Amino acid sequence: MKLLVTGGAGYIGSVVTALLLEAGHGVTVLDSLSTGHRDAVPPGAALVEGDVHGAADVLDPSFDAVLHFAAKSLVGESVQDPGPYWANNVGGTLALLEAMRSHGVNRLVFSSTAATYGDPLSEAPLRESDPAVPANPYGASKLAVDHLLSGWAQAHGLGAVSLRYFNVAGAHLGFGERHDPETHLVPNLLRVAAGRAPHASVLGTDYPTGDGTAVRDYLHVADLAEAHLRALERAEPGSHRVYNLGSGGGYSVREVLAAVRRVTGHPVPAVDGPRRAGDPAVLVAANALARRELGWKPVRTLDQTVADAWAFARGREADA
Ligand SMILES: NC(=O)c1ccc[n+]([C@@H]2O[C@H](COP(=O)([O-])OP(=O)(O)OC[C@H]3O[C@@H](n4cnc5c(N)ncnc54)[C@H](O)[C@@H]3O)[C@@H](O)[C@H]2O)c1
Ligand SMILES: O=c1ccn([C@@H]2O[C@H](COP(=O)(O)OP(=O)(O)O[C@H]3O[C@H](CO)[C@H](O)[C@H](O)[C@H]3O)[C@@H](O)[C@H]2O)c(=O)[nH]1
Repeated sequence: MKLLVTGGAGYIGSVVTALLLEAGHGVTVLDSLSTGHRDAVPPGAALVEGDVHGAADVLDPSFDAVLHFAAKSLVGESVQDPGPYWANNVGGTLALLEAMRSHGVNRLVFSSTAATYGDPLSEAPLRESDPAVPANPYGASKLAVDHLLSGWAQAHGLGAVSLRYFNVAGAHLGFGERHDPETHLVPNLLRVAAGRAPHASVLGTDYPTGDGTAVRDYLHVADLAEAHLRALERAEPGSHRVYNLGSGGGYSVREVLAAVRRVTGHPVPAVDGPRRAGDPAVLVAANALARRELGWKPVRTLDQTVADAWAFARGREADA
């Protein structure tokens, strides 16, 4: 297939692009490089440096489908300054959909998020049919796009799949996480193991969980990436499907810390701190729908996820 990947210079987009190329697809990346990196675009993909608002100039009728990763995705920043989240995530997607429509490109895979669910009332694994009540503008902007896609599929025959990622971590095919600032738990713990920070922070120790720290569903980026190939096949004109992508299991911050200590052999000193605003206690995916309808199965363990992120981080240190 001939594919457009928006956000292909970012963390997840670069891994998925590498996998798409490996599977024999042709990929053009459209990325503003606002949080991505030119050298994160896998060799073999063409890079167009630009904003998704300009997608009409990049697409043409020879494209078979679009994978849309480009977005602003920092929860805290979205609370402080919501405007760019609506402009970029919703406005940018609307411009992309208009461009696809005008060029007759009618298949889309979209990066949605567990943040669409907000702060769940129960600790049970979240199903796609559960109430979606976002707790911040980032999650609200992604939920708005999910609704936009449903209407667009019905009105204009788009075949769309929203993939609701839970906590993505790890590295694959030489591509991994390089955010600045980095807010995510696994790379932050690895910075300590690499000697680049004196200690880690445990953000909240009074959650109603087994050890008092927040529980998340960590999914290896390779497992996540694989689901995109299946979603591309599943995108049927006139329909919009939504799938959770998570491992189906939860780990507390302290359990992730233990995994990082195990994998790196570093003591990773950690300091207990207050909760981070807007963080739910527990977010774990029910992934039965993706298993059933996409034929997808996550197979990598938390330790493997941490080990692959660690190998990637060490490789970057060696290159620096
Ligand atoms: N990392 C996670 O755990 C996670 C979880 C749930 C959902 N997601 C979603 O997955 C997607 C990718 O996340 P990531 O962690 O790889 O983020 P990232 O910041 O590493 O990548 C996003 C990429 O999009 C580009 N971009 C942003 N706005 C753009 C625009 N208007 N036009 C063109 N390019 C633009 C950036 O330069 C960057 O390369 C995002 O949509 C995010 O909301 C990520
Ligand atoms: O240095 C850190 C960083 C994080 N945490 C904690 O670790 C957990 C995971 O935090 P991350 O920042 O790694 O991930 P989030 O769960 O906040 O966010 C992820 O999942 C969200 C869905 O809820 C969004 O999709 C978002 O884009 C994605 O990164 C949270 O309890 C957080 O408070 C720490 O204790 N110390």
